[in-house]
Amino acid sequence: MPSADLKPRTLYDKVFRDHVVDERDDGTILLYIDRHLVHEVTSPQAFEGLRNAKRKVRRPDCTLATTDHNVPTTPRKNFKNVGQFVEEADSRTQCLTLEENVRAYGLAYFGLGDKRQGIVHVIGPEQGFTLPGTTVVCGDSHTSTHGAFGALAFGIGTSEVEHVLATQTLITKQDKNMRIKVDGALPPGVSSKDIILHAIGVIGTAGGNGAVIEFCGSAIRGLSMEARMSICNMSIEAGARAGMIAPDETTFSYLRGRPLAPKFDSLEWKKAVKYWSSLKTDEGADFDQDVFVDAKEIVPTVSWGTSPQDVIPINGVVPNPEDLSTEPARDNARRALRYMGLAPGTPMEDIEVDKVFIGSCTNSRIEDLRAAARIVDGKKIAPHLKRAMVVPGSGLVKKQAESEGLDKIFTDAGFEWREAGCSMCLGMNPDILSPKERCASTSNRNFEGRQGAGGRTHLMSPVMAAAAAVVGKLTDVRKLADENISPAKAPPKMQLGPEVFEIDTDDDLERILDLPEDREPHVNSATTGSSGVQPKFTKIKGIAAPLEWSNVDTDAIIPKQFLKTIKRTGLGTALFFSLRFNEDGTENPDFVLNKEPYRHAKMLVVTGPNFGCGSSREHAPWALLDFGITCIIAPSYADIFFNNTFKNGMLPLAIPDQNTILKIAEEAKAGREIEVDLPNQRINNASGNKLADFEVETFRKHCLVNGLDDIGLTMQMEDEIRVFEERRSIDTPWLDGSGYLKRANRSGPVKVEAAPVWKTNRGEPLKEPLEW
Ligand SMILES: CC(C)[C@H](C(=O)O)[C@@H](O)C(=O)O
Ligand code: SF4
Repeated sequence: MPSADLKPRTLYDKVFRDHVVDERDDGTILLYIDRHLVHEVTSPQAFEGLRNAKRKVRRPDCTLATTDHNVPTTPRKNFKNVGQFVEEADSRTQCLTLEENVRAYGLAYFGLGDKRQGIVHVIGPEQGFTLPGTTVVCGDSHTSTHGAFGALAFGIGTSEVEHVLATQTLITKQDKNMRIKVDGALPPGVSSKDIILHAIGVIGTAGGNGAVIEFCGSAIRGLSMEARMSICNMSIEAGARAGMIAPDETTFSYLRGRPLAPKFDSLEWKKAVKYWSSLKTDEGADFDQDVFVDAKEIVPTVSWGTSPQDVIPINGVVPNPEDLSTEPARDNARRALRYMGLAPGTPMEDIEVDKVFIGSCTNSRIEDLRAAARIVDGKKIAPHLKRAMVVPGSGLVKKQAESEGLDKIFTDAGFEWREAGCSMCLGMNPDILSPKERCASTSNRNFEGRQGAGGRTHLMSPVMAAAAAVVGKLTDVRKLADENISPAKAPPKMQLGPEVFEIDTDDDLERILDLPEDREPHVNSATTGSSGVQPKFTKIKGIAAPLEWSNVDTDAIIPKQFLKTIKRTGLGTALFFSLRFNEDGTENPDFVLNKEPYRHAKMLVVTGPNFGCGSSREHAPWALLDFGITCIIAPSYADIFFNNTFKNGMLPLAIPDQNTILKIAEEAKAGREIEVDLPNQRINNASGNKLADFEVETFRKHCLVNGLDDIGLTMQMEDEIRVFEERRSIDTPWLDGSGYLKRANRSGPVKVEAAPVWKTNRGEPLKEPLEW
């Protein structure tokens, strides 16, 4: 509950401070997590770690799981079980592993046979699992979506998933405050997707690094909940830890009647609304960064390159790299245009597309589908299109759309109408682009190879993707439509038909727990959990590979096809896969890691900022580690990647000074060894002479140098966590899992032996208790 602190506070400050379980002198915080969403890709290794350490899930009633990334989007009429239905072996294993884990740990789960199954960031809000003022995490970068409710929601890596499963807390720090204010009326044809694409174009993909963005202003207030979700969803593409919007009447009205929200008009509901209403930034609160956007100046926006910051109004032309001010920026843009097969100066509206994808956690909700359907209604997709698909975000969205006849509008126009899942957003299932195919996509990432190796993605809003499907080229939707296209308009009060909420029945409960029995366990006992072996990090000396790029994304560090593993090990060959290997499997001799002496590099020196941006996949540090790289030196990092490396005993060093990083890169380019001395916080050249000093957080250094297991450390805080939970049950009783969340746990947690309280991350017991 809000404290009586007199200093004006931001929305983020309030939600963050309300979840502090404990705080160390250096600002390291143990943060309580109210809501944990789980999916099949980033959880297998976390459950395995839990199992290896004989730990249980602390709060099954605050945990909700679904399967979304790997699932086929083909008809499920004949669905019997995952074992039969998912054809691709690794995808199947990952889905089955999740089923085994939810069963073993007694977690609520929406599997493929459940009409509530869907993309994790669609189902959370839909069920009322996401609530204002909560902390929400998931092993997925687009957890930022849930910030639309005034929740503090952010993506975490697999080690942190394990940490939350075991302790319901995370070790973290408070971030900076950033405000993006969007005032004014949005012109027709401009939607919330255009707002966020435009904003990322303004601040860049590293613009929000180290900050939580609050979106505010009259244009944001005027948006529906679903439109707000699209904005917060992509705050991760702006480099921010999270995006937030203060809850208001639109939020409360959306939550009415949702199965896991407090019962409408009950005493609990009234108490909740009172608390939720206090969640707004106080007059005079300080923001570290302030950005202003004039809504009336936003035009339908599309991406032209391979980063979400490469955006341009649809009536613009492909930019000329030579107009950019620095050589690294010119180089990045040249590379992006080569990949995209585009020439500078080409009008965006002249660009022909091969495929259209309407879906993803950004734009697959009912309003998105309604808006797109209004554009295609009565029309046909362009004859040359190879494929146009609509993939609803959840089974319930699909059902609602069908009840409104939207499926018919789409199929009459020539679209495929699919089942719910992530689908072509990243193509972990069979829905992918072929090399050089160009796609108009409502998803959120246009990284190289994101939708299929060699595939070319243009990001845009649902109405723009619908217009591209009809015309066969990138198209200004305003030319196609009348005043009816106002995707930004506030919605009717209740956004989904009431029948979709009537799902909290015993039958549903049976289905949650009724998982197929006829299969072998897929848990690979040979792998190590985070509680397993990690060497201590003190000093290393070795060859450093230079990489003169900016915004190196985790899709580039390890492409999606390697995320299907349920292990942490053996990913070294997958590292920078599409850059290291040609299509025929031969090595690309030009890539640095294929050259001597860099084949044996122990470090990476990256000259551009924002290394590790994009997805939360911990597979990225696992791949680096398996290759032999334990230290990265770069000007800056994306937050989740930065965290993930520490959890694996690796050291990411931030050297923001450009001259210093170039000096270090010179050593790397000359093939000379570099020494990183963590205890003394120094980078030396091969002869031991200082190249630079570096900063590192005290707590993280302490853990690395001593090889500590931070779950073990947190478990020493049992009393503090329990006291926090007791207070939470009194102050915000609606946060203790209700409905099927509570009952899903009836099988109880797995029987485990008493957990060893302290150990090093080598698994050795410690003799003395450690200070947390
Ligand atoms: C698989 C998961 C780790 C990843 C993410 O974190 O974003 C995925 O959802 C993505 O969009 O790339
Ligand atoms: S970004 Fe795409 S792959 Fe990632 S969660 Fe959203 S829909 Fe799924």
